[in-house]
Amino acid sequence: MKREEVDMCQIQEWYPKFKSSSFKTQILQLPETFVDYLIDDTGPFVLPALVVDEDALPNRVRNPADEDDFEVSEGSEDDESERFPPPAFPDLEMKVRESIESLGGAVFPKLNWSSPKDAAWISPNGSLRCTSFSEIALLLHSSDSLTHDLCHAYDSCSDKTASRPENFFLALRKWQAALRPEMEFRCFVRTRRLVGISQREVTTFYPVLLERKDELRELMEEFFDGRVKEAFPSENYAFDVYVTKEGWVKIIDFNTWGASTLPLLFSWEELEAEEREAVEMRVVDSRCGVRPGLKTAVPYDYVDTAPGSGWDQFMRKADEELRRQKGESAGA
Ligand SMILES: Nc1ncnc2c1ncn2[C@@H]1O[C@H](COP(=O)(O)OP(=O)(O)OP(=O)(O)O)[C@@H](O)[C@H]1O
Repeated sequence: MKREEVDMCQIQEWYPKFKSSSFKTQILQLPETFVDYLIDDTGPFVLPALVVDEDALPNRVRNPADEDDFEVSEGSEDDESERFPPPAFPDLEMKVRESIESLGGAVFPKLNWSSPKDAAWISPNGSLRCTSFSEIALLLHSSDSLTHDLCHAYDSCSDKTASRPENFFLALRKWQAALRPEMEFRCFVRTRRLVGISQREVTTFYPVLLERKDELRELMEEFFDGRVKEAFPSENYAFDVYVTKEGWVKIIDFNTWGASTLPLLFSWEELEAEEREAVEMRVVDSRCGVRPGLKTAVPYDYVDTAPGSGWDQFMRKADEELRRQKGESAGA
């Protein structure tokens, strides 16, 4: 895969083109100091100090040194915060607050490619719904999924020259309270042709999908032909969509072909197989057909057992070790 193909899947790249067919989003460039804060895992975790005055005009910034809240009393539990004073990002904090407000008060945060989905458990509401800068900082800082964006985005590129993009962005997406998981799909595009569509949430059987399969496939094919095919610059990629009650198709995300993208109810071999006549749509078609754990952000290594996968390599090593131990005890 070329770096260019990975870059095209960054939200700050695709969103401006697909704005009218996606969830309303504001994109903020992150200062490098905040990127360093996200990457840094030395010392205890500290939330950023909030410096934007709650009650003041939007551009009033509080000086932490003037505030009682920031005073450190001697010999108290604040010893830690004396050694690790909370960082402050006043400009970013202010922009985040303004964006949240303009998006209706609640947002879904993500970086260039990924959301902190593995960290949802840490937030008070158990989801990625954020209403403040602190909640966003907590989720971003706690997420392992984001390590991919921050340090490994180009690992599968044949022309990798850097481990990270030049700039990182924070995308704040208007929170969608009523998304129905059965109406999310992943569409696979090979040489600019839509070759497969899979139910996104593969841990559940939804009878409605069996009933509406043909109608939904047609909706997504039409959307791809009219809206995506010519507009998205890659040849091979996957994109996730949501079908609304009214039958509108909304883009959630673009993903690379292969690498860290899950093929869900397909395998990459199947998707890469010879030319298909029609777009194949797969849904879980019975209670017995559900796939375990894919939605719970289990690393792909846990579910991919194909030859050469991490699991396969682990099993080989375990097997070798068992044989070695047996050999040793037989020889003893
Ligand atoms: N604006 C939103 N409001 C509420 N939920 C959302 C919103 N955007 C996305 N989601 C939910 O979060 C899930 C993950 O979103 P998204 O694909 O943007 O993140 P990601 O980290 O790139 O995930 P993946 O790697 O699995 O594609 C979506 O499938 C959807 O269920």
